[in-house]
Amino acid sequence: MTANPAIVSLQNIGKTFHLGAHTVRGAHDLSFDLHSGRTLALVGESGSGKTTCARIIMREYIADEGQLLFHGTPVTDNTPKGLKQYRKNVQMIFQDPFASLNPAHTVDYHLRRPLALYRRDLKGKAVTDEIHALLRQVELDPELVAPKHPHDLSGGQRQRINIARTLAVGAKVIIADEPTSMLDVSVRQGVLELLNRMKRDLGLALLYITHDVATAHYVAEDIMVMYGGQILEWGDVNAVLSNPQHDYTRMLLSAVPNPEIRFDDPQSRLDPTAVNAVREQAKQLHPHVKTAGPNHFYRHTAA
Ligand SMILES: Nc1ncnc2c1ncn2[C@@H]1O[C@H](COP(=O)(O)OP(=O)(O)OP(=O)(O)O)[C@@H](O)[C@H]1O
Repeated sequence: MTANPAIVSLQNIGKTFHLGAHTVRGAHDLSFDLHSGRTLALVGESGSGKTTCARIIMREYIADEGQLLFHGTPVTDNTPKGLKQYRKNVQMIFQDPFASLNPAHTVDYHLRRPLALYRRDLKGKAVTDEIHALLRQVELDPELVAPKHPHDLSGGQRQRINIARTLAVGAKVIIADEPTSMLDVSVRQGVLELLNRMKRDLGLALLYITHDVATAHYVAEDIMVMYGGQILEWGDVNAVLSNPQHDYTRMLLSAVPNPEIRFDDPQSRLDPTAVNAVREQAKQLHPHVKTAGPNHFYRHTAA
């Protein structure tokens, strides 16, 4: 019995891609939960399977194995109506804040659309009031920002509009795929702080996807380290980062000059040479990682 049951759960999820004669396991035996008011960081280098995992949760990919559950019930309705109902609750924020906004339309339009689709109870002035409330929620001045087009906004402001759109829909779960990696270092902290505040104030469940292990402890309570489509290590973020048990996690951390360095410090970026070294060492240590058994995993249990 838990006081905070999972909103979204993955149970033994697997997804294999077929590329001609080759197969790639994008996800293998993934099991984890997303809880209200908590952030789970999904960390791994490029190609580890993070986006595959996000797409399975968004139901853009259908898993070959395992089950996706929403409030404990298997999600099986793949009709447009079923998908719309699911995506009212589960939304995604993408890496590129510009690509997800239509340059021809104003901020007001971008927020009016989801309200028209998902908040049909709102009419007339109540819609404008809601748009202004959403903009205030993401710490933007409604009078100034609502009439603007995406190109009039900074990267950080655009990402805040994308966050406001997920709130307009009424999402309970947000999948944030590298939400700050294309932003100036100077505005990253503000966007992550906003996500943290929304998680606390609105009880959102967040999956924070990043290749940058140094930012994970800033936003997440829990962390999973992924490699080759599998979870290699997971648990409390401080426990994992301060006492990593898996060789791969250790190597990822050793590629960061100092895990205590703030994420907005350029020194916290992974050194590409070190990352290459990590990858090569991991391949040697775990040559069969794609079919690895339980001995290859480590789970930090609560103290
Ligand atoms: N649609 C697809 N078709 C074929 N292979 C795919 C597809 N999507 C992902 N893959 C493969 O699955 C593996 C995991 O890819 P994925 O994009 O999930 O990794 P990632 O950790 O998100 O990487 P990145 O950080 O670069 O986005 C990779 O080997 C990738 O080539």
